Amino acid sequence: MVKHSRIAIVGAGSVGAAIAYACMLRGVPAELVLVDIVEDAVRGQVLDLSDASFVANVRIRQGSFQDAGQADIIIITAGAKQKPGESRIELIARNNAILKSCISSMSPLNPHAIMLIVANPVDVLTALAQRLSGLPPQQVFGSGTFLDSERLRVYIADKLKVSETSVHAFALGEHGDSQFIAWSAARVGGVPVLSFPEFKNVDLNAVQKAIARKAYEIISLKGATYFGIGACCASLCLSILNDTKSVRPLSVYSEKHGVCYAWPCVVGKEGIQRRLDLELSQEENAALEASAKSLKEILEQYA
Ligand SMILES: NC(=O)C1=CN([C@@H]2O[C@H](COP(=O)(O)OP(=O)(O)OC[C@H]3O[C@@H](n4cnc5c(N)ncnc54)[C@H](O)[C@@H]3O)[C@@H](O)[C@H]2O)C=CC1
Ligand SMILES: CC(=O)C(=O)O
Repeated sequence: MVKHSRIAIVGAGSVGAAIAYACMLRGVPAELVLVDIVEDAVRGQVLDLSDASFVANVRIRQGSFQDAGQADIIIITAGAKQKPGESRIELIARNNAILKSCISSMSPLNPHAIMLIVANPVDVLTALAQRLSGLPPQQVFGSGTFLDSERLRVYIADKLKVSETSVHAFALGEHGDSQFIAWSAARVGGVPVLSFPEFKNVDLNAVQKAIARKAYEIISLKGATYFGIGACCASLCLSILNDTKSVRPLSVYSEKHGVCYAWPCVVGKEGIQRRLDLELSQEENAALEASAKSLKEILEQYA
C-alpha cells in the first residue's frame, strides 16, 4: 500500500467537495489538496471538510495549481455543470476552455500522476486531457459510466432482492445520452440477469432510458448530482493507491474508434492496466458504434 500519497482535487464545488468527503469517510490513505479559482469558496470547503477529517485522520488543505500538478492523483472536476434540461455535451465549449487552463496552470505535471477526469462531457474531455497533459494514456482516464453502472446495479439488486455487490452489470459507451446497457453480459452469481423470471416482462429500453436520465431527474429536483460520483471517485482512489486491480467501466481511448468512451477496465496503481475483451450482442455492438460515432463528431470539433 502506498502511504502519504497526495490527491489533488481541481474544482472545489459540489462534486469536488463530495469526492473529498467520500475519501475521508473511506479512509483513503492520502493528503487531500483542494484547488479552485475562487479562493474564498475553496477555503470555505477546506475549513468545513477539515471538521470531518477526524473520522479517518485524512488531512485536507487548500493548494495551488503547481501543488496539484505534482500530486499522485489529479482529479479534475472544475467546470460548468448542467442546468435543468441541458445535456452534458452542451458543456463542451466552456469545459474544454477550463480544462486547458487547469492543465496549463498545473504544468509541468508529475510524469507518474494519474489524472482522473470527472467534469462533463467526461468522454470528450478525457480524450482532450490525454493530448493536453502529455501523460501516457493509461494514466489519464475518465470516470466514464461508473456512476451509471452503479445506478443500474442498484436497480437490478432491488429487483432481484440480492446484494448490489453480487451484481455484475455495466452501462457502457458515452457517459451521456447515447450510453447503453450491456444486458447480454449482466450476471448475478454467474446467472444471466435476463434469465431471472423477475425480468421476463421488464421493458429493457425503459430501464436503459431511466438509468441514462437519472442525472437529469436529480438535476431538475435539486440542481446537481454529487454524492454518487463522490463515492465512485473515492473507490477509484482506493483502487489506485491500494493497487486493487478492480474492474470498472471507465472512459478510455479506443484505437478502433479514435475516441474515449466507457469500457470495463482493470484499474490499479499504474492507472488503466488493461481493457477487458467483453463480448456484446449485435444490438449492443450497434449501440456502441452509434455512441462512439456521436462522441467522435464532437471531439473532432475540439481536437
Ligand atoms: N462524471 C460524472 O459522473 C459527473 C460529472 N459531473 C460534472 O462535474 C463538474 C462539476 O460539477 P459541480 O461540482 O456540481 O459544479 P460546481 O459549479 O459546484 O463546481 C465547479 C467548480 O469548478 C470551479 N472552476 C471553474 N473554473 C475553474 C478553473 N479554471 N480552475 C479551477 N476551478 C475552476 C468553480 O469555481 C467551481 O467551484 C460538472 O461538469 C458536472 O457536470 C457531475 C456529476 C457526475
Ligand atoms: C451529472 C452527471 O454526469 C451524472 O450525475 O451522471
